[in-house]
Amino acid sequence: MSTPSPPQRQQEEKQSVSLSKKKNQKRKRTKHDPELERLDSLPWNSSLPNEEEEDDTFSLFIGSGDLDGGFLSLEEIDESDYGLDVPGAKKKISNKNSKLKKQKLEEVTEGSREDAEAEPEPEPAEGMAEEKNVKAKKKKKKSKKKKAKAVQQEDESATVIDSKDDEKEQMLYEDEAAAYAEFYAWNELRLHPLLMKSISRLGFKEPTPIQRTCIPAAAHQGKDVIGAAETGSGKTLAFGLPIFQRLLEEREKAANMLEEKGEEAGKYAPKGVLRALIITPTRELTLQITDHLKEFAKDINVRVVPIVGGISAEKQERLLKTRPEVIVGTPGRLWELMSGGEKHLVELHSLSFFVLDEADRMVEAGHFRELQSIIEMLPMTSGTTEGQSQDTQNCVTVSSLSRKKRQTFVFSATLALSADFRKKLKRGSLKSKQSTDGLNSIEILSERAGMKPNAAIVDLTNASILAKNLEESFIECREEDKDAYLYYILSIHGEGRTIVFCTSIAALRHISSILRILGINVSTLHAQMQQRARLKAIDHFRANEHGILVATDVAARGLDIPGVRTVVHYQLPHSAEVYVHRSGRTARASSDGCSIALISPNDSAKFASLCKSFAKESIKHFPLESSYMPEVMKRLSLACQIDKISRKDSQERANKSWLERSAESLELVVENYDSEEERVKNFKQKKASSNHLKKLQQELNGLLSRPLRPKTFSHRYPTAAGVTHLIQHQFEELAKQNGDDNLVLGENKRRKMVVIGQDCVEPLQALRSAGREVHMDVKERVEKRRNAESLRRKRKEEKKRLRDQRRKQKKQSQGRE
Ligand SMILES: Nc1ncnc2c1ncn2[C@@H]1O[C@H](COP(=O)(O)OP(=O)(O)OP(=O)(O)O)[C@@H](O)[C@H]1O
Repeated sequence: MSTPSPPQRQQEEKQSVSLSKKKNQKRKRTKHDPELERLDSLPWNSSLPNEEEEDDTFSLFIGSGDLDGGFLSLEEIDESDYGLDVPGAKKKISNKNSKLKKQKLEEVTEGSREDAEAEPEPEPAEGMAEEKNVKAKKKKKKSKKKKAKAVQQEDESATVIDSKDDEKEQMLYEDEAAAYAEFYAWNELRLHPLLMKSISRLGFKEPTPIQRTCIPAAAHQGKDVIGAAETGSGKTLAFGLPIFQRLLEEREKAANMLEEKGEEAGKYAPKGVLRALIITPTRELTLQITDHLKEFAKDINVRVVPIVGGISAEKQERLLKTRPEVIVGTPGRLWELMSGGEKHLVELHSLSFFVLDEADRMVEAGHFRELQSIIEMLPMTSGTTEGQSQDTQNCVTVSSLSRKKRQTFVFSATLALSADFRKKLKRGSLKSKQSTDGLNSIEILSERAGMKPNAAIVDLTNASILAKNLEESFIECREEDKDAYLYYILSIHGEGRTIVFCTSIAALRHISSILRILGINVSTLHAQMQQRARLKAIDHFRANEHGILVATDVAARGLDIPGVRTVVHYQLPHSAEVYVHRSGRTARASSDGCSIALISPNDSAKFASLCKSFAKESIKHFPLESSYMPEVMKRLSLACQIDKISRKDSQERANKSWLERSAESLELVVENYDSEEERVKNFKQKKASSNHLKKLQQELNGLLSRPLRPKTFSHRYPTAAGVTHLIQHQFEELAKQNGDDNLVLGENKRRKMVVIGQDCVEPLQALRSAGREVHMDVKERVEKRRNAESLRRKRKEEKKRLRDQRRKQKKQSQGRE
């Protein structure tokens, strides 16, 4: 073995130190810089010089042929380039490093040992000079030995420290590896490491079935996709991840090509161009999808922006000025801006993704025309693109043949509800009959949007379309008793978040007013509300663990709020699709939930046919404890009376103020022509009404100050067992109202302490433990209803006949007289 010379050794030592320094730096960077420095330096370049037309013409890089089939496999991506903690790779690096270190250490120690061994033995001394020489030599030898010893000690301690470091590192990597192993299920989807990083940050252990099926087709085969899967099954990421994957891959290829050419990364980089346009039917859904995608975009430096009505024009302008790559929007506002020539939105030649979420809703009246207009603005995807233009930023001419096709994604939970479309989904063919109604219009729109015939069709809905973990149930009651049953559900089973759906805004106002009088704090959401109020209502609902949202069908689709345990259909929706989407606000992702439909005799046939559309033969009766109903009815009757009086008062006040306001604007004086007597009468009436209102309120407050209890229940045994959240809240309110003194037991006050023994189980639990299945025979129900109607008609006719007969007889007798 050759002995390294001292300078060589120093160099090696330096190398070893710099190696460990680098390692530390890298560790620091990984820890402190999640945005990944290197990625920041990568160019985002959509128009780079074409290899063939290098000099003057440029091809549009995005979606250009250069990147065609440019789906990088994971092998091509070096995770260490991103500073990513991909355990397998790190482990290798770490092993390599420790081996290298070990080898170096061995060399150094061996070298110093050899050095010491190679030292010549001192010759015998001759005279003083010789003695001096010997001394000097001895000194030299001693200091050499000392040095060697010090080096050896240093080396030894370095070895100890490094081996400790290695152990720690090893343990760290093993932990990381274990953590990553949790996300192993994503490996087959070959997603970009940066996307994997977001996935692990969000803790999504495995892809959902729709993601597992759609991502390979969309991201790796570049196919268009039509996707149908149950509500809450993760459809947003099923189209979102392929978009990000392609953007990242293209970015990477662009950087590599530039590197090969030795070009400056930012040389041809234009400002961002629009790459993906995602259209959804409601503002709330738009904002939610934006937030969801932004969570992923955080790590990859892609801008996602919402375009919805209700956002101020200035803010919208500001958002568009950032030239986002991904835009999520509602058709109305999008079209308004596009038809107004908004620059970023009309430069659609670079669009690589066109997505219709909740597609079946989008083709309904109200959206169809705007959507059609937007689609007409899209450039053709097949054939030549001659005459089409050119990137405004860098005068880039689109090379006619090299353009990569735009991908179209169409998603919904209820695409498969139409028998016609279901057949097509099953057949896997989309050849349409060219009609313009119903689901065929989705096909027409998709075709016009450039959907290719070889689109991947993914239908993961089961026969019932509804989410697997959803328990459905119903309560049969009279129309006028719906409020009472709703109050019963919310007060007896008021656990977890609940959404109450109505079809009309009038019904929504009625319910929310009654519930508020009954001391239940509800949020409301309907289409006539201002956007800010709508968002506030959702925030309020989201913030309260046991929140109640009363909403119209504007909240039926897409709203993703965790912890919604119950959906109540106060009124049945107009279609089976809406029923699915409403019910789908609960039992999302892997959680469960229940739906309760309040069914009046008038709803019965409709409900039966709904069940038929979901291939349901039986459905559970929601279990009710009838002993609570007398008290529920009493409270409700008081609340209804209070509501009636308050409405009348506020109506009068509104009318009066309107009259006064109008008179004031016309500079008129409103004279009161009422006589003194009338005025006194009015005054007395008002006073009586206000006294009555006060009395009702007092009575209701008295009832509300104690928890709801069954009629037969003894109130002799105070206990805290079974206290629901609502009761707890009532207690707290009561305590606040009466002050601490009330809690001190006194003869009077003890009567105010009430017995609580009601079920505090949430509706799903109650349903599972006691729900009775009822066979839903549609024919039988329709027949029943028909019979009842014909009986009523016959009775009416009989009555009319008798009346006519009597009238005739009367006339005859008058004539005779
Ligand atoms: N792989 C996953 N693992 C766990 N949770 C996920 C996964 N993918 C998505 N989610 C979560 O599941 C929830 C529902 O996702 P998403 O809103 O995309 O459902 P959806 O199918 O679009 O529902 P809807 O049809 O009602 O609009 C979201 O909160 C989302 O964060």
